Amino acid sequence: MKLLILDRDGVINYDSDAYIKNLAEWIPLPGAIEAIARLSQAGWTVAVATNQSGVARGYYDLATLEAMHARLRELVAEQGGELGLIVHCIHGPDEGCACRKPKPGMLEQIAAYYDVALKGIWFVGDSSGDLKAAQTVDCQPVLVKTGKGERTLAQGLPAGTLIFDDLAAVADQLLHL
Ligand SMILES: O=P(O)(O)OC[C@@H](O)[C@H]1O[C@@H](OP(=O)(O)O)[C@@H](O)[C@@H](O)[C@@H]1O
Ligand SMILES: [Mg+2]
Ligand SMILES: [Zn+2]
Repeated sequence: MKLLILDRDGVINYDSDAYIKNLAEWIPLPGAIEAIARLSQAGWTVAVATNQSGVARGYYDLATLEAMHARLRELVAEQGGELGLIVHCIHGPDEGCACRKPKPGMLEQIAAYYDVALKGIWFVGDSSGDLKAAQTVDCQPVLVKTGKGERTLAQGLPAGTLIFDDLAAVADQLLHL
């Protein structure tokens, strides 16, 4: 199975240090929706693993988060694609959950859902927590320079991390364009 796992904020949509708190603030990055649709049409399953501590912090509620994800699915469908499983962690950093990146719990949830091994599966993120989560479960860490990617790059990366300008470039590579 061709499975690709994506972080959300800073990879699919613009991120903000003030969190993405409502549907109006959820704005796809250039080429990101098309990249997901292109991959989907080529037989890839594209899943999402996203930290959403803004819910625990009271910045937005689960219904708002789900509205963002409904919009994401709608936009991908409009481009002729289909988005796979979206897994989110709505906990705060001090709750000690198993799903908040850099813990790999969401990646493991996705692997269990699709009944696949994680080894070598590309996980595309913009933050060090994304790359650490990937490394922990032997996924291929992939950094994009959108969102917090340039900051993350400046901090140093796990060995073997692949680097791309954006999600469109990741799709081009996987589709050998
Ligand atoms: O990149 P993903 O995982 O899709 O989502 C990240 C968001 O949940 C937010 O995560 C926060 O980190 P803390 O959760 O406060 O440590 C901050 O980095 C925010 O800028 C960011 O919008
Ligand atoms: Mg991110
Ligand atoms: Zn969690």
